[in-house]
Amino acid sequence: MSSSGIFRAVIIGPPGSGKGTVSGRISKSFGLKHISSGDILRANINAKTELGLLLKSSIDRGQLVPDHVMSRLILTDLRAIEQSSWLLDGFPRTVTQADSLDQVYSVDTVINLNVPFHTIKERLTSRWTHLPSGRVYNIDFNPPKVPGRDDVTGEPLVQRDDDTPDTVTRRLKAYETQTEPVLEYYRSKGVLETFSGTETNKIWPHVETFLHKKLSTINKAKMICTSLMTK
Ligand SMILES: Nc1nc2c(ncn2[C@@H]2O[C@H](COP(=O)(O)OP(=O)(O)O)[C@@H](O)[C@H]2O)c(=O)[nH]1
Ligand SMILES: Nc1ncnc2c1ncn2[C@@H]1O[C@H](COP(=O)(O)OP(=O)(O)O)[C@@H](O)[C@H]1O
Repeated sequence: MSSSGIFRAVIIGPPGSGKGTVSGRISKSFGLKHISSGDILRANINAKTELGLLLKSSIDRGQLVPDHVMSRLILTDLRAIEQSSWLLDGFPRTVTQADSLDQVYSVDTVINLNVPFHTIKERLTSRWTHLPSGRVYNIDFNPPKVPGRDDVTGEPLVQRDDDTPDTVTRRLKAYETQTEPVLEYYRSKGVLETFSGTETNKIWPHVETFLHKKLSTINKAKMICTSLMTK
């Protein structure tokens, strides 16, 4: 944990485990800046940037974007918010990405959402997304106030091209082979906190309590540092 009081967290879990949903609650309750790798990629696809056009077909097939592309994209964004506390969602997804992050920043906490695969499959086919903000809805769990429209802007919601049953199966496989080793990476550093369950509303209070404790420790450290420096 840094003496500057900056808090750096990662949220990790299989596709559909609720990372976006929980990240929204964390940034609202604790003010961490939310950086979502998937939102950044979809913004590029939507804006038809060179990168977006290049990556769309492999993302739609459920394949991971190459490590060097992803690391450069995220580390550039992090440099722009160096003085803020942040929460990374969807990155790192491989041990190579975790290593490239570790070379620049040390992560204080990794929140691991451990949700069974059979729970996830049902969720993703009924996920609706507001692309500009990354806000997510679900027909059963958190439907929008007006069907097909974002609650905040009233803009249209879309279903992601990679949320089809076949692609979800491929993404879960990619998670098992490429991302699960990242859990071990952070466990061995002593920063992994696992939250297990099948419902976000039951998992969330545990995440909230954990972060309250963690952040109050950081704030105390910051106060001690400040008072030492002013002596
Ligand atoms: N039924 C149900 N759906 C949920 C729950 N938590 C999140 N969702 C929905 O499941 C989908 C995947 O959640 P999301 O936060 O996007 O997961 P991510 O892929 O890990 O970022 C979205 O449509 C959410 O609205 C839950 O506890 N129950
Ligand atoms: N860190 C990453 N490394 C490689 N590919 C990524 C990364 N983050 C996102 N992607 C690509 O974007 C897709 C969507 O990611 P994301 O929005 O995080 O969705 P989910 O958590 O639902 O799988 C992934 O399936 C993958 O193709």
